[in-house]
Amino acid sequence: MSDNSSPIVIGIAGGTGSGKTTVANVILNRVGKQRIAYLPHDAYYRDLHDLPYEQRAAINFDHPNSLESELMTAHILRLKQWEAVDIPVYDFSIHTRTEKTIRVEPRPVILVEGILIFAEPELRKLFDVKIFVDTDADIRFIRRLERDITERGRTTDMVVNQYMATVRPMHLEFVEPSKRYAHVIIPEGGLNEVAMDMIIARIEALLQKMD
Ligand SMILES: Nc1ncnc2c1ncn2[C@@H]1O[C@H](COP(=O)(O)OP(=O)(O)O)[C@@H](O)[C@H]1O
Ligand SMILES: Nc1ccn([C@@H]2O[C@H](COP(=O)(O)O)[C@@H](O)[C@H]2O)c(=O)n1
Repeated sequence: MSDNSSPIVIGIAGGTGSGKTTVANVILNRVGKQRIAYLPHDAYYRDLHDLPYEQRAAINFDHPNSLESELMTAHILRLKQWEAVDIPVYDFSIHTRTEKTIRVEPRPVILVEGILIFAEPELRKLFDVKIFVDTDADIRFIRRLERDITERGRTTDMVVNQYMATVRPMHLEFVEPSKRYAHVIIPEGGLNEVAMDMIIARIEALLQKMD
């Protein structure tokens, strides 16, 4: 838990395509980007540039071990000490990190997003507010199919095969059970105005306690 002088840490989890980024964007816009340090867990997929493309493509990216969560944990702890961090930049089309990093400055709110952030005990214990975006699997799959083809350089076959081989089983094993750790479960994600109003009010109240 944060004390009155350290930033508030908010986690947004939920399955692939559930609407996590949409919820994060509502918070960023309504609370104000200038008050938020934003960390997507996706940025912390392990650097696999030493492996050939075919081997990288075969990795189970829905297992907790595919992410360098220990680096994210270290970054959150530094942001809580009001220190800036340089986060990796990941390229989904080639399944590895780029050589670039992005500087994230410390802010009163640290906003963390990812499918597995509540499945990792070391990460989970850092959150003051835990939000789980709950969306039916069929809707999530359709969204993912569209997104992976338009934004992540995938074919329909690649998306379907990956979904059946790893995305779905890992969702059932790790993501769905992590819902039990959430303070709030939001159906409809960022378009659920009632839930978003309540979350924003909570964040504003926590920020006022810091002033
Ligand atoms: N409540 C919603 N209703 C309809 N479409 C939505 C909703 N929430 C998100 N989307 C759309 O679904 C897609 C995936 O949403 P996104 O927030 O990127 O999910 P995630 O970050 O969980 O993978 C995006 O195209 C987004 O615009
Ligand atoms: N090289 C990679 C790395 C990750 N993925 C998939 O990303 C999904 C998580 O991101 P969301 O934005 O959908 O939450 C996860 O389900 C991984 O399968 C990938 O396809 N390739």
